[in-house]
Amino acid sequence: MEEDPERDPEKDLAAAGPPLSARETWAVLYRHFRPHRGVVALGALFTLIGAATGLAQPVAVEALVNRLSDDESVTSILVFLTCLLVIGTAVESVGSYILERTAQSVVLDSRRSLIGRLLRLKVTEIERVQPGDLMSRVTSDTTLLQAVTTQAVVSAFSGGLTVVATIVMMAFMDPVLLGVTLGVIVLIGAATALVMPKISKATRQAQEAVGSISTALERAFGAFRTLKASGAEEREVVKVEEAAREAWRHGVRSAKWQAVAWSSMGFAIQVSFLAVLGVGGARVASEAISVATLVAFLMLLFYLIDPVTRLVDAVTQYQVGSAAVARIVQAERMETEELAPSAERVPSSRRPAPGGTRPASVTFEDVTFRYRADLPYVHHGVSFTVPGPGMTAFVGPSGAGKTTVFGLVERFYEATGGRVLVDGEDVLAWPLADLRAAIGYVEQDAPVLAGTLRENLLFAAPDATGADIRDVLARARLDTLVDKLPDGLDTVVGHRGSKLSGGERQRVAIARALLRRPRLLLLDEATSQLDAVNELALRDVVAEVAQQVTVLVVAHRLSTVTLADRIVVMDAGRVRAVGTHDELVVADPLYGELAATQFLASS
Ligand SMILES: Nc1ncnc2c1ncn2[C@@H]1O[C@H](COP(=O)(O)OP(=O)(O)OP(=O)(O)O)[C@@H](O)[C@H]1O
Repeated sequence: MEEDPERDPEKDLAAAGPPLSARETWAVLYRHFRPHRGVVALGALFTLIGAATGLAQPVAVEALVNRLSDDESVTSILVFLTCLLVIGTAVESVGSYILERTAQSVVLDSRRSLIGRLLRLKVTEIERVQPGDLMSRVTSDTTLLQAVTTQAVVSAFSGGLTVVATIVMMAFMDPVLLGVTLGVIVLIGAATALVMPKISKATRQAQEAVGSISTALERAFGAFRTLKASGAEEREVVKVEEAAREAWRHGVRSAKWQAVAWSSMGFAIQVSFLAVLGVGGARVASEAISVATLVAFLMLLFYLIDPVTRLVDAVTQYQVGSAAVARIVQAERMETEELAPSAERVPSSRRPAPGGTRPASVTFEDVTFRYRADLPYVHHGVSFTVPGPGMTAFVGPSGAGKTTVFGLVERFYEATGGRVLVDGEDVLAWPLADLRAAIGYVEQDAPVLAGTLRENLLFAAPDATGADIRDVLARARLDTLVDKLPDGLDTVVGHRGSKLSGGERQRVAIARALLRRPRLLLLDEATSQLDAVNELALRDVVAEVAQQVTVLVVAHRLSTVTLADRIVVMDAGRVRAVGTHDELVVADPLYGELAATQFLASS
């Protein structure tokens, strides 16, 4: 859990950890395959039975032709052939269905495990990567696992088995010709093996480019109105297209190397055909072997084409799969948070808040903090104590470190030095789920999620009752708005709540935080101006809540600070002064200036 201060968080995901060794890649692929090995074996068996019925058909046809020429009845053979055909097709399609279904299950398993980890990532981890690229690992890279963990295993197994059986038969016929055959195949096979890593590399680069497409699109959709207002459509289209072209380039390169691998193995068989013909001819001439042996040997060589093709297919699939595995493992290696399982199982709104319903206290003891080892300190020994209930406002110039206080209380980040205490206990000692269950957090830009108003309210307390919802709606002065809407609580609010006004979004965020029944409310006031009615409504809501709950507000408005029981003035990562508005206006010049300029300007 301890963060290594010397770690370089700038490193991007592609450089996270050493690249996978061939053994690790095997191990990961086997981990995905293992739970399904029984079903894959069944699928393989069905496929083999299907193929065997196919082989029986020529025998039946031969018998049919014989009977025809002898003027005998062919009805029974026709019925037998039809049955063979139907059974063969049915068994083969069931086998192929089982394998495809298992392939889908492999994708589902790897997606589930990735999704489970990604949504539990530490905030610091998500800040150093591109979410779009992470999304493409869940959606696109996982699909590349399907062939390698199912069809390729069957191909490798059945192909390998047939090759071994054919080679044994060849050894019995003529070891010299076998030596010639293997010599040619091994030579060309070794050359082919050299191109295999190129398939893996090109596939990985293609997948990285697919990640870049997602990243570029996510960036554009995340600020869609700004994109339009800035007239940046064309420029962004060019960027996304460039990523798409990059994916195409690498995809084509992978296809090229796959074609080389395939054709060179076909070439190897053809060359060994000629070599066997030459050497075999000489051996027939010297009477070392009979013509019949040479013909039979050439036929076996011909039969080798199919299993060798299957083996090459399995190896190329392995290269594609290993590229995907490398990217999936990178995402799996990112650090996640440990949420206590006991707390997770109990619905948050029904879970007794740790410490009951009494308001929480917050203490900072000489806290130092920097976001990354290569960045300057943001907190240089911050100390203050906030007993509950009541409202404490944090004020100070932009960048003073006010929002960072909230990040440390929520334990999105861990203090570099000193201690952050909630209820007298170090936040590092709190079970994380319990700590967060005790806190309601309203971010500065009041994020509202796509979906309905009801979904947004229930986001932090999924088991809240209708009465609970009505109560917080009234407290957040949202009840009249909801009554006006034709769909009421089921009104869809748009992407990031774009169909609501800024003030409504803030009140929805407050209502959501209150529904969680927090003992500590962290409210990062929006810097944007609100109209007088909205501002008063918000002020009253917060004042009411502060009667029972500890409320910490990063304040940008005079109306908020005048209401606060205590004001903490921060400047450049330090606490300058603590007091009430009236005290500080007289005692602290910075506060006096803020009150006269920033706050008054916003009031
Ligand atoms: N996630 C982050 N990674 C790196 N630096 C950050 C991060 N968040 C904030 N900072 C930096 O830390 C400093 C303090 O930021 P913070 O958000 O705490 O300031 P603030 O006092 O709340 O400012 P404002 O009133 O403008 O919201 C700023 O210089 C900011 O650039």
